[in-house]
This record gives sequence, C-alpha cells and structure tokens, in this order.
Amino acid sequence: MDKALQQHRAAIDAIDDEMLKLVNARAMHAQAIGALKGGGLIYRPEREAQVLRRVKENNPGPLSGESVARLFREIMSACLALEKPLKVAYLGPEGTFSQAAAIKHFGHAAHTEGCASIDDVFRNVEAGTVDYGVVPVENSTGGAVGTTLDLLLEAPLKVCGEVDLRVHQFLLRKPGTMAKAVKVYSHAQSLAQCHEWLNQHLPGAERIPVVSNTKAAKLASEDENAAAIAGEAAAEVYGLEKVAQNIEDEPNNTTRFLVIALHDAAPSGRDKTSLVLSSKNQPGAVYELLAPFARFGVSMSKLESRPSRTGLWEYMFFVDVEGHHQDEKVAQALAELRDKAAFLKILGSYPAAVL
Ligand SMILES: C=C(O[C@@H]1C=C(C(=O)O)C=C[C@H]1O)C(=O)O
Repeated sequence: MDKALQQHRAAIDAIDDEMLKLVNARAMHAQAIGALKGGGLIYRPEREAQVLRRVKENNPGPLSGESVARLFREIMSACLALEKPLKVAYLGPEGTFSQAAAIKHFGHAAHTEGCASIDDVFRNVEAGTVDYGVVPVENSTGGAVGTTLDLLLEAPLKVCGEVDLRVHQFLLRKPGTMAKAVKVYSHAQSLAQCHEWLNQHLPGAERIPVVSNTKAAKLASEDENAAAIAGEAAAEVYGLEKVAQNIEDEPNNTTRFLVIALHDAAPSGRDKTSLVLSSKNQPGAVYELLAPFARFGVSMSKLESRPSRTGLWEYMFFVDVEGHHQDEKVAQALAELRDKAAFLKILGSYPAAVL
C-alpha cells in the first residue's frame, strides 16, 4: 500500500512538472498574441468561449467537462493577467452573487471592483474606469431586473457576454442568537426567490428589502432580532451562522448576468444577440414586429416587456435571439425589423454561456 501510494505520488509529481512547463508555454503564446494586438483590446470573449467549448468536447475524462472548463477558465484568466489584469465592476459589496458571476466569467486573476448600485456599474464602464461590468438581468423565479433593462436601453454600451449562476440562498443569523427573527433583510429579488419558504417558516417576520444581500448580512450581524437571506460568501464576510440552507423555492434557481463593455463580441459559432424594440401601439403590432424572426428561422430565447417611459401603455420589448448579428439569417431578420419597428437598438452579440 505504502509503495503503491509512493509510486502514484511520484507519477503525480512528474505530471505536475510537465503541466507546469505546458501552462507556462501556453502563457508565453498568449503573451506573444498580446504583443501582436499592440496594446489594444486583449480580451476576446469569442475566442475564450471557443477554447472552453473545445476542451469540453475533447475531454477524455474521468474529469467532467464542467471541471476541465473551470480549470481552463482559470488558466486563461492567469494568461491574460500577464498582460494586464482586467478590471471588472459588479454590484457590490464583496460577497454578492454578482461578484461570484464576475469571477465565474473572468476567473480569479481579474480585479473585481464592487459598485454601490447597478447604475454605478454602467457609469464605470462608460467612463472607462473599468474594462467590463457584470449586471444581473433575470432570475428564474424573481423575473427580470428592471433597472438593468432600463439602463441597457439608454446606455451607449454593448453586451459582450452572459453568465448563468446557480443561486443558493441561506437564512443567516448572528451566531448564538436564540430569539425568533422578527425581521428578515435581503435584496428584493432574494426575498422573492424565498417567498414560500418564508411563508412557511417565518410567517410573522417583516420582510425588509435592502440594496444587496451583503448589506442584509451586515444588518443581521448587528441585530439579534433580525435574520438575513444571502449567499454563502456573504455569510463568510460577516461571520454569520447558516441557520437554514438552500431555502430558495425553486431548486434550479438561476440568475442570468450580462457582461457590458464598450464593444460586443465577434462570432464564436454559438452566439446570442440581445436587442430592444418597440412597436406602434395598434392591434397585432407585436405579432407583426416579431414575424421576421419566424420568417428567417431565427429562434427567440427570451421576450420581456417593459413599460416605455415615453407613453402610457406603450412597451419596450427586450428580445434575445440565437445567432450573431453578422449571421445571415439574423442579419436578414434585423434588416426587416429596422423598417417595421418604431424603435430598435441592438444591444450586442456574444457567445452563449459555456460554463
Ligand atoms: C491569447 C489570446 O488572448 C486572450 C487570451 C486567451 C487565452 O488564453 O486563450 C484567449 C482570448 C483572449 O482573451 C487570443 O486572442 O488568442
């Protein structure tokens, strides 16, 4: 047993030495490519998506496709940081799901910077104080994030990526607290995601929405009568006790985030395009408006309406379609839409999430 163990460990050491050489050789190629790009835009979302898809497809196992993709995500992140670590703004403070999404998408070598609000994330990207921003756009139980949609409509920014994050919620208390919680702090989206659980387990408690789950955790850490709903990372930041775990009503609770930047992405082979449009306020107008997608065989993966601020009972439609705006079918549908829609803004084309 001892001998076998030693043999395996010796083999692992030898493999690790090989891997060290290989990842550094890879890093040097990435550096050379950085130099070819001449100090311009180094990060290429479409290429990164292709690298991740390729390793998933070629993975012989026994490691899962998901695991190898996560490893390569970190390798690429470190390679890119050799040139210049990316600065990524998210809805802070530290420990939010937005930060987890930023790290999932860009890896740990990126510098993540917490902002006080979603507006601030947009402003920082616009001003160029950060390279990218990560903003929540919809949750599988709570629905659309209105602030993000409104800002996407107005901001001169592009969507260059998407991140899907499985969200687990915890009920957190100050350690050693015995009294039943009379107040529950959390972000409105998280309160919505745990609505049924709260009805059952804390029916009398007042639900108080606050700007972030981390803020909720902070408030609960200062108040014996309060609890917070937040993720694991927020519990760690404030040293709270996890009184109940996975309290989200929907077991597949997922939040989708968008990556915003001054540019979108080139085609990666499996892309999405986000756009916002409005129709004239007349019967059948919405049907008419969306008809070009059906006619050119473009699949729609999302349709969300939002009241327009300009007229009563007028709506903006946020649409995601499969394909890149440079793909022929999508380009044809968009050309037709341009004539029909009262308003059309293409928010950007980007690789469909790999991780
Ligand atoms: C090396 C490149 O630059 C960056 C680093 C990548 C990598 O490490 O594989 C991929 C895309 C870019 O974000 C490239 O464009 O190929």
